[in-house]
This record gives sequence, structure tokens and C-alpha cells, in this order.
Amino acid sequence: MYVYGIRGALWNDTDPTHPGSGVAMSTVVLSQLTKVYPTGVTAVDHLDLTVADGEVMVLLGPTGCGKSTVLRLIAGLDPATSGEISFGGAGIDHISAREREVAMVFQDYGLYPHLTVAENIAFPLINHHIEEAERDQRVREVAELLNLTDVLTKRPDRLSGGERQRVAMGRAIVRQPRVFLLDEPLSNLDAAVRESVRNYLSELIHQLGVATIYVTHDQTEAMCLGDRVAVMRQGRIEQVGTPEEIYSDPHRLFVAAFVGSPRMNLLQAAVQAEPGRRTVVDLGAQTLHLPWSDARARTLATYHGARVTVGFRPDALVPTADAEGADLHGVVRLVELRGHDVLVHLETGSVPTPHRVSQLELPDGELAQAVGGDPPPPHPLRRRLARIVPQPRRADDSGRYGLQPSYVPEAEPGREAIGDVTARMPAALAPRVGETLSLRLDPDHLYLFDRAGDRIALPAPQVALREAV
Ligand SMILES: Nc1ncnc2c1ncn2[C@@H]1O[C@H](COP(=O)(O)OP(=O)(O)OP(=O)(O)O)[C@@H](O)[C@H]1O
Repeated sequence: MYVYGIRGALWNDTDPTHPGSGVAMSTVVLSQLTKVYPTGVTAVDHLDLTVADGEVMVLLGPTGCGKSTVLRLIAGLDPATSGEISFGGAGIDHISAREREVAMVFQDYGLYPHLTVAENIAFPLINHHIEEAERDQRVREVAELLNLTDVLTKRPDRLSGGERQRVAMGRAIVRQPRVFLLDEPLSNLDAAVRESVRNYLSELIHQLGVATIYVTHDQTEAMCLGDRVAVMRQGRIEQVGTPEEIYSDPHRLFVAAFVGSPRMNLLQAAVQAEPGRRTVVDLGAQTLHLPWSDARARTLATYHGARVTVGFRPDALVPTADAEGADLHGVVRLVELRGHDVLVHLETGSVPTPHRVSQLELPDGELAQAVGGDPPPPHPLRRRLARIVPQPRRADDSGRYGLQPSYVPEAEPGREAIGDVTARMPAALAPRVGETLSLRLDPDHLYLFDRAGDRIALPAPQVALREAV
């Protein structure tokens, strides 16, 4: 009997090679999984993750964060140093790679060059002694599903990149896997075909209905393919959530910096509370104000004197003609036309928190140092911007707020030329280079992170930033 749907089109549910019928679904649970290579590198560090039946989980992270190692441990290609892996509630640590019923597609596809497409797809069936008639039938079904029927007799070197990728998929799914693992399967494709292959792959892996773990460092792929995304850093998971959650509700500075294109603006700031009046987030040359009536101001007041990172996405900034009512002002350094919208790079006199993943990958203690070391001396731009739009200031006797981050041009040569804040706006509103732009900052989209890189939980915004100032 064949089960209806794509699974049924491929697998007879009385297949004796798959005890328990053709619906061998498994929830994958990784508990405190750790891998220390003999070189002493800790590639995976006490990692916990659950991938449900039929769920597509994307492991997203920079190179070297341990994504491939996680797949190799699940597939049984490498032994874990400690921790457990279970499929469908049963531990599999003692089960050999061959018996785990895991299919894996590698970046380089791993096709046999001397075999035809049909022979490549049939290879796992031959390996498991499936008889010829059934083998041929399954290869035909898989080829039809993947649109490979016309190339079955060709060898891999006669195929396009997209076709090779589909053959690798065919070989992986021809035996019903309990778990499907994909390691950067699109990275060898030209940008031109990657999008279409990505879409077909997304449809296919969702139809397969088995727990799928997909590794990539490409956030677009992660966002398009994953039911959930696990963002990894240094062998650990920073956050797991739906693509929407990861984008709009980052719990960690690293996630905020890594996910989103164009990237989130992340600026160093100091918090200054004026109880009963407002809480000021001092960006150095400019300040953001949260009126005391806003519950966020009162919560943030507990960070009085602390250095924090302020985050907002480029589309949270809206140009305004009302300079006095604006939240931020910046000199336009560069206007990047991207079709229907533009990216405007502004110089606001702020100090960006390091965006470079290499810096954000520092151990937490060093990250704290990187995002909030001792403040450098004030920059002359502060005075210049203050002349453009006088900032209301009331602080200590010297008239200065908090720690006042400001950047040192000598330390970051060239940055002034491209600015420190990016705004996205419709092309029709594109400003001219050299112009001073006044911007409102959407208070719904303001993120604050402490020095350890953790998001500061704030109550929901109630009023615009400047109101009641
Ligand atoms: N066989 C090995 N022996 C020693 N160290 C290894 C081995 N394989 C991987 N590593 C190290 O473990 C860490 C994690 O590597 P891994 O390949 O899992 O990362 P990744 O996130 O998949 O990176 P990429 O995207 O570049 O493939 C890296 O520091 C890597 O150098």
C-alpha cells in the first residue's frame, strides 16, 4: 500500500527495510551535546535543541561556529564528547551511522563521477540490498519528482549545478530517512539559479515531512527555508525561534547584528536617568529621550550610568521636516539607490557597536569590553551637530550627560566618509549628499542591549520618544 502524497509517491509503507512502515518520523532531541576535537577546539558546547517531526530547523551562524559538527554528530560520522542525541525518544548514541536512517546532503554533493544519474540515485538502495525491480521503480519515482527523468543516463560532469544538486537530493531521499540533514546545499550554485533552487528545495523538504536540519551561514536562506531558525555562536545557540521572531525580537546583540539586511544600526550609548522627568540615552553627539510617563523610561532608569547598545533597523527611521521634533539628525554621506528604495548613510557623531562578527564572537567578558570600553574624549562633531540642532541638556555641573560615547576618527579612519547610521526610505524621499537630515525614530522598534550582549527587557512603548520632553 502506498501512503498518499509525496511520501506515498516514494515509499511503500510496508517496506521491510523500514520497520514500522513508511512513516518513520522522528523528533530529534540534542541534550547538552558537546564536541571537543583532539586539537582542543570546542566545536559544540553543551547544546540543547529539539527538532519536531516534520519540522525544518535551520542552523544559522558564521563560519566555524560549529554547525557542520552538529550535523556530523547527528549523522554518527563523529562521536560526541558528551551529551545525548535521541530520535523519536530513543537514544541513538550506540547506533552506527549506517543504521541511523539519516540522509545527508553535503555542500559538494558527493556524487560518484563514474556512475550515471540513475546509478547515483540507486546507490543507497543497492547498499541496502533492495531488489532490482523495486530499485528501478523508486529511482523512476524520485527522478520524476525531481525533474531528472531526461538526464538519468548522463554522468554528473554533463549536468548543470542545479541538476547535480537535485541528484544529490534524489540520492538522499530515495530511502526514506528518519532525519534529513543538509549542509550548505546551495553554496556551490551561481547566484542566478540559487533562488529558484532554494524555492524548489523549500517545497521539497517541507513535503517530505521528516525532521530536517539545514545548515547555512546565509540569512536569506535561513529566513526562507526554516520553520524555525537556531542562531549559533561559538558552539552554542544564541536564540531559537521562527524567522519572524529572530528578526523582530532578537534576545541577544549577536542575533541583532547577524540577522537582517541591511543590518540593524547598533550604537554605543550611556543611560542617564532624571527621575520624574525622563531617561536619556546619550549617543555621544546626540541624545534620545524617553519621557518619565513612558514605563520604559522608568525601567531603563535602573541602568543609570551604564553603557548600553541601542539598536534600530534602518526602516525605523523616518525623515521629518520638523527639526525640533526629530529624534536624530545626521549629515548625509552616501545615498545608495536600491530600486524602489534608498539606503541613506548618515554621520550622526555616534559610535557604532562593532558589527563585525569576529568582534561579536568574543567571549562574553571581552564582548562587554568591545561594546562599552572606557569612553574616548568628545569629538568635535558633537559641537558641530549641537550647533545645527541645539540639544536640550541638563546633567552634571559640566553640562554633560553620563559617559558620552564619542568616536575617535584616528582610530577608525574613513568611517566619517560613510557615516555611522543607515536609514532606509522610499527613493522619492532620497536626500542629497551633504544635506542634514532630521529623523523620527519609531519607538516600537528600539532595542537596548546590556554590556553582556543581552537584550534589556523593556515594557511596550506608550508614547513617541520626544513627547512630553
Ligand atoms: N576534524 C576537526 N578537527 C579539529 N577541529 C575541527 C575539525 N572539524 C572542525 N573543527 C573546528 O571546529 C570548529 C567548528 O567547525 P565546523 O566546521 O563545525 O563549523 P561551521 O560552523 O560548520 O563552519 P563552516 O560554515 O565554515 O563550515 C572550527 O573551529 C573548526 O576549525
